[in-house]
Amino acid sequence: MRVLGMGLGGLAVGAVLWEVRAPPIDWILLVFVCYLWPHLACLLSKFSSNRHRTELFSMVLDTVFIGLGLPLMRFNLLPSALIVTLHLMDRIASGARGLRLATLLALCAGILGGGWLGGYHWAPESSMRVILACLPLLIVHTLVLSLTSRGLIEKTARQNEKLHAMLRVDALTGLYCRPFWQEQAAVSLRKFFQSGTPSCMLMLDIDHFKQINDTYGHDVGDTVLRGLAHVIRGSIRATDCAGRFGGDEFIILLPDTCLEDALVMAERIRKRVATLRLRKLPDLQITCSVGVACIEKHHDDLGEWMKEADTALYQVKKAGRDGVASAHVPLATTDAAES
Ligand SMILES: Nc1nc2c(ncn2[C@@H]2O[C@H](COP(=O)(O)OP(=O)(O)OP(=O)(O)O)[C@@H](O)[C@H]2O)c(=O)[nH]1
Repeated sequence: MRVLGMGLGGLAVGAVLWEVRAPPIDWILLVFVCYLWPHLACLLSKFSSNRHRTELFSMVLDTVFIGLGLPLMRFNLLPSALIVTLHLMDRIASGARGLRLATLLALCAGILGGGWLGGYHWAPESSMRVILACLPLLIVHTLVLSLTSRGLIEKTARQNEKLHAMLRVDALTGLYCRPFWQEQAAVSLRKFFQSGTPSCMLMLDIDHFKQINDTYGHDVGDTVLRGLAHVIRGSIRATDCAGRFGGDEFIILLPDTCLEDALVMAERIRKRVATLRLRKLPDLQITCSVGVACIEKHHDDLGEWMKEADTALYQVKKAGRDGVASAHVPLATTDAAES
């Protein structure tokens, strides 16, 4: 941006210097500031041990050079106003902190230096030649700034999306986290009270998970959690929403599903979990308990609905685990119940 801005600015300044028949020293200054300094600043920054400080120094020097050019151009109105405005825009956009006062002081120092070099003359009128020489800077700078802003906006949007996805998903299992799951469940609850559409939830807990952790270590425990999430993902429909509520507790929302179908789904998951085997520990038997609850009119809120699923889960745990139950169908079709 410095190479481009200074380079195009040089055209505008050069047009004024040509018209005022500036002495050679002014032209030498113009070539140094507009066509050598930007590359020098790049090199300084590249080989600096503290790039941030070097860049701040170069930014202040940029401003001094701009101030220097104003008296040399006899304060020609269009290029002076354009160059100072675009320079300040760049400063603001760079977001560099603590540069406001330094920029002001550097600009004043530059104007004093320019006056000392060539004296102060006042000739603000801009000829057509000067106006034309200002156009490339005006057009290119504005377009480049717009493109840069668009790039930044797109990058921020992508990062926000990633952040939202990360906040929604449990890092270990890839299932949804509690807040997102609760949002989806609240939608199902509203639908039930608006149109009577039934929905169910399955609350699922691994049996004796603490023992698995204590016996084989947390890494094996994590593998079991991932395995269970895999089974759940492979068992539910695209419209269902499976989440991990922390620890070894999973919860699955089944929208537009009646209790009968939910019990079948719960039983299918329970059976698949029972066949889950870890490659390193093929003898490790993993089982889970599932509590099922359908939304009912007496559920005032999500908490009430979840409480019912939790109570059903507790029943299964109390009855010996590895089973499925709901408030209306205690210990339905489990192997334990069948035997
Ligand atoms: N490996 C692993 N363990 C976890 C994680 N989060 C919680 N735990 C452990 O999960 C265990 C939860 O055990 P509980 O649900 O309280 O009890 P349980 O042994 O499953 O017993 P029941 O549920 O009654 O069958 C605790 O030992 C926690 O330390 C995790 O992210 N990874």
